[in-house]
Amino acid sequence: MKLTLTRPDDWHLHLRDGVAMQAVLPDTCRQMGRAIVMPNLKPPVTTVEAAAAYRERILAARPTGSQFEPLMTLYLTETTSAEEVRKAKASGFVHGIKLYPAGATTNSDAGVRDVANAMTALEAMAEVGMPLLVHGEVTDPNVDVFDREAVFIDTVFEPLMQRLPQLRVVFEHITTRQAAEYVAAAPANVAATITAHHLLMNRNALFTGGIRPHHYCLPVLKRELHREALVKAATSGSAKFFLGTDSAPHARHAKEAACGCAGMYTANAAIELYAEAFEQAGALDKLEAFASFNGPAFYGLPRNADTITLLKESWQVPSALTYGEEELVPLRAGEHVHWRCLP
Ligand SMILES: NC(=O)N[C@@H](CC(=O)O)C(=O)O
Ligand SMILES: [Zn+2]
Ligand SMILES: [Zn+2]
Repeated sequence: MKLTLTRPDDWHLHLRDGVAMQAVLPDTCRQMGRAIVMPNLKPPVTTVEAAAAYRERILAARPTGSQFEPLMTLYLTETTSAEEVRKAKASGFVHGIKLYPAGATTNSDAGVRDVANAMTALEAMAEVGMPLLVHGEVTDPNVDVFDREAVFIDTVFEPLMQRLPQLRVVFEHITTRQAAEYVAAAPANVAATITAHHLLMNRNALFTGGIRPHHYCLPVLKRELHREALVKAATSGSAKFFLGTDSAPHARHAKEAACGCAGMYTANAAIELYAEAFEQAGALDKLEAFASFNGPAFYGLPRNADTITLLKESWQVPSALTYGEEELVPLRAGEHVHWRCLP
């Protein structure tokens, strides 16, 4: 079986920086026309100036001949000014501003403790039509880690939408039935990205035969009923849901540790993993809109003009990839993926 799709884009990607970025970037360039590049570097990308410099480093690291276009984002802090938001809009290369609740995930310490403290920037974003990209989990350590997304909807997301109903928002890497249903029922200015790993795995994958650090990411994998709700949303044909891998590389030693980092690396097999999930759901005919149409429509960008071809053919994922001086263990390392994207 062969599948030809309009070239997809990745609407949620971590490229890191320096040698790590140079190691992972070619994987994304092979498949994706564009990617929304997350700003959680050390230090975070909080200004248009920093985003411009980061963008240049990415462009310079592209493989020869690659037309890949990085779509930059800023990291929202409690001191982000309305002026910086307007500057971002005017730049033409900043496509979103990312809300990390402080402490919620990797490099989120400089994020927002209380959304009320970021209102100046948020109001300016609503005014100029700059999308807010949200890591939607509360950080209260008293809230069960599996409930943090659902609690975020009621305590942060919905109050924000009440206050700024016209704000364009992408609920990033949704993992629960509650989030899928919330986004499906929301107005057209609210959308969501869904990762391949949350479509393919439930929380049992964290403990199959022992603890599996390479299956740990945030928001953490959830129960089967949530996975099923995500599959339903992704394959529903609704334009509110689109592809965002959240491919998040961490060196092997940082994952295989007493306190391992959150994030799965999937960029090397991104579209193939999504094809598996859509095929399992009997919905391969819905893959192209999810991967290649809905994202550009939300972000007000044209669809990619060229195509990619997928073959129904198994291949073995390498047990590790090089990651600068380190090793990177991709999802399915040493195991098989059942679709293959032609080079
Ligand atoms: N998803 C993850 O588990 N990790 C991401 C951060 C994020 O997207 O929350 C990372 O930067 O490593
Ligand atoms: Zn996140
Ligand atoms: Zn992410």
